[in-house]
Amino acid sequence: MVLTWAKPARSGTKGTTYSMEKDAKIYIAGHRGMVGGAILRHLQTQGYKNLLTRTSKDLDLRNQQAVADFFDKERPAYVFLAAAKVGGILANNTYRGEFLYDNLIIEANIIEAARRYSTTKLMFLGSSCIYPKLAPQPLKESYLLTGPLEETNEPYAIAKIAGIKLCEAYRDQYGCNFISVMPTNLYGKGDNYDLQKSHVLPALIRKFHEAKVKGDKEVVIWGTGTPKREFLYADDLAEACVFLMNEYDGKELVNVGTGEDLSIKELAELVAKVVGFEGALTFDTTKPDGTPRKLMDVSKLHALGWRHQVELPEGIRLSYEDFLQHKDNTVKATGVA
Ligand SMILES: NC(=O)C1=CN([C@@H]2O[C@H](COP(=O)(O)OP(=O)(O)OC[C@H]3O[C@@H](n4cnc5c(N)ncnc54)[C@H](OP(=O)(O)O)[C@@H]3O)[C@@H](O)[C@H]2O)C=CC1
Ligand SMILES: C[C@H]1O[C@H](OP(=O)(O)OP(=O)(O)OC[C@H]2O[C@@H](n3cnc4c(=O)[nH]c(N)nc43)[C@H](O)[C@@H]2O)[C@@H](O)[C@@H](O)C1=O
Repeated sequence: MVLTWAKPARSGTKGTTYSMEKDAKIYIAGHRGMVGGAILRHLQTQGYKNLLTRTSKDLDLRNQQAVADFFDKERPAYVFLAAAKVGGILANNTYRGEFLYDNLIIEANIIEAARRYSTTKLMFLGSSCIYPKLAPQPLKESYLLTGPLEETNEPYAIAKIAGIKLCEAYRDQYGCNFISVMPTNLYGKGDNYDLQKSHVLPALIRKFHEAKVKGDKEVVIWGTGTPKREFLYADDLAEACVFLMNEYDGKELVNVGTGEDLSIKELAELVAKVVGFEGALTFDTTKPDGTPRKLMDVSKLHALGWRHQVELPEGIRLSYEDFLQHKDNTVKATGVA
């Protein structure tokens, strides 16, 4: 396989950075998911020709031997690790064992196979929940492991921290160019609209849409509405991932977000406006709030040369359009009427 010397690295261990060749074999793990799907689409539009995908049915990434055999046969040069057990606050808190086990074993199997079968570069996707619950804001990359985690998603966060540390340790011990990026809360095309398992933004789109159609007078929002969250459109994240894969070779993780946040109440008002729901919002305070705030410090990402493009109102509009187009499939897939 040919490695091309690209532009001088802005950050890296060897003083150089590798750009992905347009015909290089690139494996997108989790390509049917919201993020993997967005990465696949972005790579296609950028002219990458040799894209490798497998569904979980064809390749269960929890199976170490199957993952090793796949890497042995296919020898991908680049890997985007976007396969994971993913969900909102309730799913994280309910399926604690699965969120820890599945995520640990998926990332360990892929990272080890990438090392063993000489993958040139791998990107691991973590999450902003790796930072301590009460860390100072905005969250700098250096705040990792400086305090206790938020309880509802501690198992998922521990698995994600293990993935980061595996990339770092493999870089130290074996010289692997494995990088980690930490996306903030995401939303966009192909999101999960199952009200028990989804994140807040797709849940609100669905709740407001269904209330509008049924003529309901109110919609119930979980928690107090006071926690603050930052949201990045998944297509923007995909662009950032491809950018960082081509430009960044550092050991330290990189935050990916917008650097702007709002309260859940403000978010609910915004989604209600886009969807056209005019009733009242009520707050179910028996449901958990989770972390009070997790605003990303994106100065490192901005210094590298990338900034988000899709602002929240526009992203919600695009997501609602996608929901309307696919809602019949979504209802079937999630089993929620
Ligand atoms: N959504 C968000 O708000 C955020 C997501 N992230 C991270 O981004 C990444 C992608 O998340 P997102 O796209 O939202 O998640 P999705 O749930 O939309 O997609 C996850 C994908 O992982 C695959 N997968 C899960 N388990 C297995 C398995 N055992 N074997 C093979 N494939 C498996 C699924 O494949 P299949 O469809 O074939 O079953 C699915 O397509 C994850 O690492 C997540 O932690 C980080 C921050 C926020
Ligand atoms: C990306 C990130 O996502 C998860 O963390 P989270 O940000 O807390 O997740 P969330 O989107 O589910 O909730 C955000 C806030 O919104 C409130 N909220 C209101 N009403 C609904 C509602 O209807 N559904 C949901 N899910 N939340 C609601 C909810 O109570 C909370 O205060 C991690 O577990 C982990 O997976 C992770 O890394």
